[in-house]
Amino acid sequence: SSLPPGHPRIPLLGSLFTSPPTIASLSTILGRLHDTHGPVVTLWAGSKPAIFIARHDIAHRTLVGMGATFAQRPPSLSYGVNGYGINSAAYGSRWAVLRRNLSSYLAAADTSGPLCLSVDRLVQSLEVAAAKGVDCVVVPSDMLRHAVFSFFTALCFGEEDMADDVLVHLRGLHAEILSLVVQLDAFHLMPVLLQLAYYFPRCWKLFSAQKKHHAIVTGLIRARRRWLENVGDVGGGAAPRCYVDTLLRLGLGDHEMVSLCWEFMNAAAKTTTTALEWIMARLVLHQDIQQKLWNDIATRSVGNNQRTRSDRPFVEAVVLEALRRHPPAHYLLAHTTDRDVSLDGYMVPKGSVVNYGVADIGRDAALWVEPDVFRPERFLEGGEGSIVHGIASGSSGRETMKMMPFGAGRRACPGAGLAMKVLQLSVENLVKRFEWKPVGCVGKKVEVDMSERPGLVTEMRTPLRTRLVVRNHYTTTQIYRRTSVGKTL
Ligand code: HEM
Repeated sequence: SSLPPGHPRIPLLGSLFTSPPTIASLSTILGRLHDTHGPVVTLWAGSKPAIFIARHDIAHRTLVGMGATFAQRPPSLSYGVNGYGINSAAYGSRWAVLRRNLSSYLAAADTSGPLCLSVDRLVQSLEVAAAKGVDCVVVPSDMLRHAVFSFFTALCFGEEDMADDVLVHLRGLHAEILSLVVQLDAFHLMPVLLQLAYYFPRCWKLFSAQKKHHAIVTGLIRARRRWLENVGDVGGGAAPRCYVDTLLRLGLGDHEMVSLCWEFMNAAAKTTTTALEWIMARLVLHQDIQQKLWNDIATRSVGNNQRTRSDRPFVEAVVLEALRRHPPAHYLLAHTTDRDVSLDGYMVPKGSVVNYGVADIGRDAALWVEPDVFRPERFLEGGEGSIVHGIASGSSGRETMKMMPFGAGRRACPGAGLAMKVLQLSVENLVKRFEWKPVGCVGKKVEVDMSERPGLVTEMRTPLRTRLVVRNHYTTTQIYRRTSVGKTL
């Protein structure tokens, strides 16, 4: 059998030869290919085929049904900050040890303290910004970003009170490094020639930013090691209190630990902040949904058990609907196979890049009624998404894979559970504290620019602007104590 149909290629350059090669151009080309040829198509990265799958049942069959075969990652040429991460590790024993380490740390970690602290600070900074803003108008993006980043910093390095300048410096370095790497490289779609041409002029800047990042992170790791020595716990008798504690126990080298900390922060912070901004934008746009959420929160916090609808809190349905409609990652990280696989009459050759259209699957009109409409009720009892949980693990059925914002199968995001908790708790508390009002209205119609800026993470093209009206029912400390999600953290 032959390769799935696809785009013509130029020898050595492949089929993505726009300059600079961007994810926006990838999405446009893939959109056209899927329209013409169906859900499985081929692009070329130099001389290597890259197969893109945009249908949930085929995604399920490959990622879950043939889990081990499709859990491989293509070998990476990148030895930078990402060189020793879990995501770039070959599917094998090193990957298994590191992934188990992260998953068990996340499962056991006491996240409620640092999470409450960062939500508390976020609420306070929004209150200050609203008080200063003309007519209480704020652009919350940077405050959301800072709060989420500081929460994950606390989980990673064990420093709940990291000095603001260190935090800002670290955030800045993350942003700088990300702006210098070629995004298509993460999908293994850059032929070597293009990579060289693209990286050569910026390699010095990249090297210098990575060196600064290395220095700051090794400093934090050393501080943590000293702290453990002082409390006499170098051997690891007590439960680890942060991700770095677990890395020190594994006896890893400096480069490995820095790389794993980079991955932890990088994989967690931007995705989660982006999801949070999309959710809040939706709540501004749909005032009726925000009101319904507020009612649900109020009913639940007074302990009313006489519920007539699903036991799933409405906030969870809101988060799931936002992840379906606006998944931060429109594609997975690149997968590959360890053997030739025959798929619906086509051949997926061993070693080819394989990836999945996450956004296409979540917006598939064959799976979802009016997929473009934002309707959290789909995830309540009896709704078309009621059995979907956002995370499709190895044993889950095809139906639960009607969306896959966190991937699926063996490489599925190990931080999905934590991300869901962070999102739910943050949204719940932001709505408890403020009414999120629109700034622009045309007639009676609320206007919020919901267009996308394609990238490794698809953010809002125009950062959200909103008018924040403080609700006077709760003080900030009451907020967490009474939250329904908070209790489970
Ligand atoms: C809304 C937030 C998040 C989204 C949408 C998200 C999404 C994803 C996606 C799509 C993948 C690729 C799966 C694949 O290639 O098959 C992934 C992988 C990964 N994510 Fe997340 N993620 C989020 C939060 C987090 C958090 C909080 C952490 C850690 C604390 C994390 C750590 C990772 C790691 C380590 C991998 C690589 C897994 C592997 O290769 O085995 N992510 N994530």
